[in-house]
Amino acid sequence: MNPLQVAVGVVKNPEGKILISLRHADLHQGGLWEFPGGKIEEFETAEQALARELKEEINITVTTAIPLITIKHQYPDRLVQLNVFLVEQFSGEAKSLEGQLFKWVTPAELEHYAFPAANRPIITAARLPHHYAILDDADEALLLTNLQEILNRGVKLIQARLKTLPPVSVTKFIEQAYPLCQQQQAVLLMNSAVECPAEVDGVHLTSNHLMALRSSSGQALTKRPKWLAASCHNLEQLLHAQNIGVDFVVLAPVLATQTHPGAASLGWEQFADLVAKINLPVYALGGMTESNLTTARQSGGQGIAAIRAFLD
Ligand SMILES: Nc1nc2c([nH]c(=O)n2[C@@H]2O[C@H](COP(=O)(O)OP(=O)(O)OP(=O)(O)O)[C@@H](O)[C@H]2O)c(=O)[nH]1
Ligand SMILES: [Mg+2]
Repeated sequence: MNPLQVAVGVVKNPEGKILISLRHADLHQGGLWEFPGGKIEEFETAEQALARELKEEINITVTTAIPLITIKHQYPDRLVQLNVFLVEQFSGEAKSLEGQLFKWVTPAELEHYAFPAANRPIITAARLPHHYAILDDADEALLLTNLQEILNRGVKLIQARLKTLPPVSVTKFIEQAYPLCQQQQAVLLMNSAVECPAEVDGVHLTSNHLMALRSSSGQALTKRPKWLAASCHNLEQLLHAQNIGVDFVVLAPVLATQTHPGAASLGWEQFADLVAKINLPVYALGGMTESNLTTARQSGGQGIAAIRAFLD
């Protein structure tokens, strides 16, 4: 059966707050909070439907809408495809035109509202930035300098991938690094291959560790970290990540990289095909520079992940 096609807007104002509205009790998934939007009519593109629905429902005129995430979800009574856009440029003042209650909330506050089941990955995508920096220990002496540089550039999501550092040095580094990240409201994840007793914001699973985990309630994952991410290279790993409740993934290698020059890369077409098959925010990794961000997002990705791009 073909899914019901829906256009949905994550409308963000200049203060970074997001508009949510309460679905009328008598509607499908009624009484829950939603992002404004509605069904795509015949002969309409998703962008046209989004512009029409936001005007009809909340009086907002869309200037620019960028794809955020696409969700396919089976409710007991219907299959929906939510084509979600991030709308940061718009005109007009939000007004309830259909009598529904609406609110502007911070991305972190989204957690406190009850949304339809399909919306979980939308909320994650709305909270996540478009850049994911991977801090590696190729040059141990530069670790703290590199972290400072990444933070100075405004990156808010960082993975410490300290695979060769001895455990005592990892602990010592994290004791310095984590407060710096917190000061800048940056989220710090630890690669699962790194032994580190220090508490950070979450874990980034290697693809091997990902595949070894059975489920988010399984024995292997007794205490779920605040953020759980994973590295994936193919559809099997992506689907497993989704099934065990990972928050977001990186998919690699999208382009040829300096570190693995001969390795086969996915290319943007395959990246887009794979992203379309899962309901998770996906960062493109492998040969990324800032100039690839637009393509990554147009291909359905959350953004770009890189080791070097934020240091050059
Ligand atoms: N607008 C919107 N719809 C969502 C969200 N999450 C979600 O599962 N849906 C589902 O998407 C479908 C279409 O949404 P809708 O009811 O807004 O459609 P519409 O504005 O065209 O409504 P209408 O039928 O009253 O004209 C519904 O089945 C709804 O449950 C969301 O965050 N926003
Ligand atoms: Mg609607």
